[in-house]
Amino acid sequence: MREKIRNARRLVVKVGSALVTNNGAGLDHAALDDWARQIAVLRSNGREVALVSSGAIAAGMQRLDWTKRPQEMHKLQAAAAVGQMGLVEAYEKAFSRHGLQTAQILLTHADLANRTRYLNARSTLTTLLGLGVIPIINENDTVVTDEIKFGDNDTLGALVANLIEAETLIILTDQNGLYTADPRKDPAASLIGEGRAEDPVYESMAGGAGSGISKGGMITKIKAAQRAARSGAHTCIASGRETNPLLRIAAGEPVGTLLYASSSPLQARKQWLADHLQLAGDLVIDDGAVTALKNGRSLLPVGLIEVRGDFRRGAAVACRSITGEEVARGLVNYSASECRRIARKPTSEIEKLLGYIDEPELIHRNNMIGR
Ligand SMILES: Nc1ncnc2c1ncn2[C@@H]1O[C@H](COP(=O)(O)OP(=O)(O)O)[C@@H](O)[C@H]1O
Ligand SMILES: N[C@@H](CCC(=O)OP(=O)(O)O)C(=O)O
Repeated sequence: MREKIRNARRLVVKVGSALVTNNGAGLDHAALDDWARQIAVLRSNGREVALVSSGAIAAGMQRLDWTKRPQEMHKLQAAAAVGQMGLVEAYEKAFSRHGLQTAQILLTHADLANRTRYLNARSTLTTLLGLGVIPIINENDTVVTDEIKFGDNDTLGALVANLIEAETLIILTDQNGLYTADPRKDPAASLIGEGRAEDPVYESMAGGAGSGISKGGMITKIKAAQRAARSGAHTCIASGRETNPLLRIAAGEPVGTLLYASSSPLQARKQWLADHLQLAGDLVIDDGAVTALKNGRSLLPVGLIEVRGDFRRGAAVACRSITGEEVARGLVNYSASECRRIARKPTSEIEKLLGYIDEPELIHRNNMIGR
């Protein structure tokens, strides 16, 4: 199974508060520098990496001179806002030593549940990765509090893996991986090498958080691995304090616990599309576009003849031939009124007609399933 990780082209790395902050004593700059160095090596080997990092609250507490984590949500949110500055500043410095640019992305779960926002986040992230920039992702703690309460950055890691169709999610924490029981409480607990992410046995082994600064514990990591597996990504849970954990995991070495997925991201995505699509409208397309779609290509505006229904960017629509046969269905990149304005036009004219361009395709082939 480990060779699957060796072949992963796109990876999401999640580092938890327990590591980033060295148990609450401000940011562990040496650790951040070390992950940046490893990620730079991965990038130079042609891997694309997005980094989900916790630690804003702990960094903020230090900047504000607070020695005890406050109970009040608004104080935690304020600390996160202050600390996020220090966090991204530290990553920017660490990555710039390797000639890499960074970008700050703050997301909420609700953003990713909304189709339009999901597509927007997806195109921003994939564009950044294409530009060779390292996205540094955290929750937007100013507008939501669930993640602060439950320490759910693990879930955010899985959502990001789904968003960018990563093949692998690496969760670095302060333990060597998943043990048969919480090793802080049970010294006889043994490390799990690998297993199927969906296997229910792992949930019963996972306990809560180990340190005062962290919240989620192992259970949120197992749930994240299950979620990642549903979108076709394998999850590796390992210690961030090992030597070169990221390089060794990415090389397929047996480090930490591998919870593997049974399908690839593309298969999983198409399955999700097949199970969930509720159609919001129809795109009637010409014969050339019908042939292109049957050959597994994306739908371009030039092949669009007529738009039926009223829908937003990100809605599910059917693509029909002029005789009414449904050829494919998928998530459309433009609203119904925008589709009407760019119908029959070459992609090069989208910007002139709309004043901006979201994507060159009306429906990308990865967001489409044939009938
Ligand atoms: N079965 C288990 N195997 C390993 N660690 C576990 C297990 N159950 C609970 N834990 C605890 O989970 C902690 C890691 O989660 P957490 O403290 O939330 O870290 P992070 O900030 O990295 O998300 C460990 O320090 C450990 O005490
Ligand atoms: N988003 C917040 C908290 C998230 C959190 O606790 O996550 P984690 O430590 O990974 O379980 C922060 O950056 O401090």
